[in-house]
Amino acid sequence: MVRTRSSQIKASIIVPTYKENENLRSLTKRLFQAIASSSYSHWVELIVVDDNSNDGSAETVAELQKEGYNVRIVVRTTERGLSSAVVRGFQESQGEYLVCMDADLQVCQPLFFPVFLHLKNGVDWSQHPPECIPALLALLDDSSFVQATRYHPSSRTNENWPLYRKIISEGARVLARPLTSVSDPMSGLFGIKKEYFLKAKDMNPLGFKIALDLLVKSNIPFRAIAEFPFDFGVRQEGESKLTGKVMLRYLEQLAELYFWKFGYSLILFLLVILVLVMFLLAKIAGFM
Ligand SMILES: Nc1nc2c(ncn2[C@@H]2O[C@H](COP(=O)(O)OP(=O)(O)O[C@H]3O[C@H](CO)[C@@H](O)[C@H](O)[C@@H]3O)[C@@H](O)[C@H]2O)c(=O)[nH]1
Ligand SMILES: [Mg+2]
Repeated sequence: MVRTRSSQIKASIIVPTYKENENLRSLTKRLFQAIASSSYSHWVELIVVDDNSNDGSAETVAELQKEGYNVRIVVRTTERGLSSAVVRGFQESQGEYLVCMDADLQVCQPLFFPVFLHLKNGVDWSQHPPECIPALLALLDDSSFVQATRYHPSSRTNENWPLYRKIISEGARVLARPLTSVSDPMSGLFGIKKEYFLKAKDMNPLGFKIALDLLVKSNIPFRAIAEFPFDFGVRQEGESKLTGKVMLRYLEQLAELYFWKFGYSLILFLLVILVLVMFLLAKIAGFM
């Protein structure tokens, strides 16, 4: 187990949580075990940002602290939401490298680095494995943003991930295409250098897609972005919080980002083109 020298934190791992108590112990142990053998062994802190789950998460973190893990929990009682929780964690962080990761331990398999597989029931699908964090941190040495992607030719998605989730994910990705050329801005596993987080202007963290917000608003040059292939599994314990409301929030977020990036004139121009195309189609179809 790793005892971190908290005065010298280099990387902060931020985990937003809502009712994830059953995953916290395993997540913390696996993370610190993974970094123990890396060059970051004494320089990592784990910050859990919990939205008042009241499920024993705070107690679990207190126990883990007693055991010597450099983990702390921020419990929010007046705010709710994945993205704003991540922003809060970033604000609380001491590290120069910031990583965001889900608590439910999804599969991640770095391409150019040793592959770590957590074997469960003999199947080589684990979840966002903390084992890939050292590789992700290593990529941040030479990049300003590292995005874990499910859409690299070498990435795989677990066959148990429901078809409707695949369709939603693909649709969400297409809609974000004009905003960023990153292949999977939807992924909840990414790293950013703190200086770029601090540069991000007008952050309005709605819903789930905090990486997309940061990619658009921090003005990171494309060449400073690295992609990190990973295999996407199903969650280990508990339930997904991706609801219809979260999807609506995403559309709201997209509208805000489109306006932010392109301004009203381009949106107006596209609307005019759309009306013209519809007019033309109606004419061809003989309605006019
Ligand atoms: N603090 C806080 N945390 C939250 C909230 N809602 C969800 N979380 C936490 O955010 C993480 C992701 O939530 P899931 O419920 O596991 O989401 P998902 O459906 O698996 O979607 C995730 O994976 C997608 C694909 O990579 C991502 O697109 C999405 O952003 C998210 O990371 C989990 O650690 C969960 O506890 C909230 O309102 N508040
Ligand atoms: Mg999940």
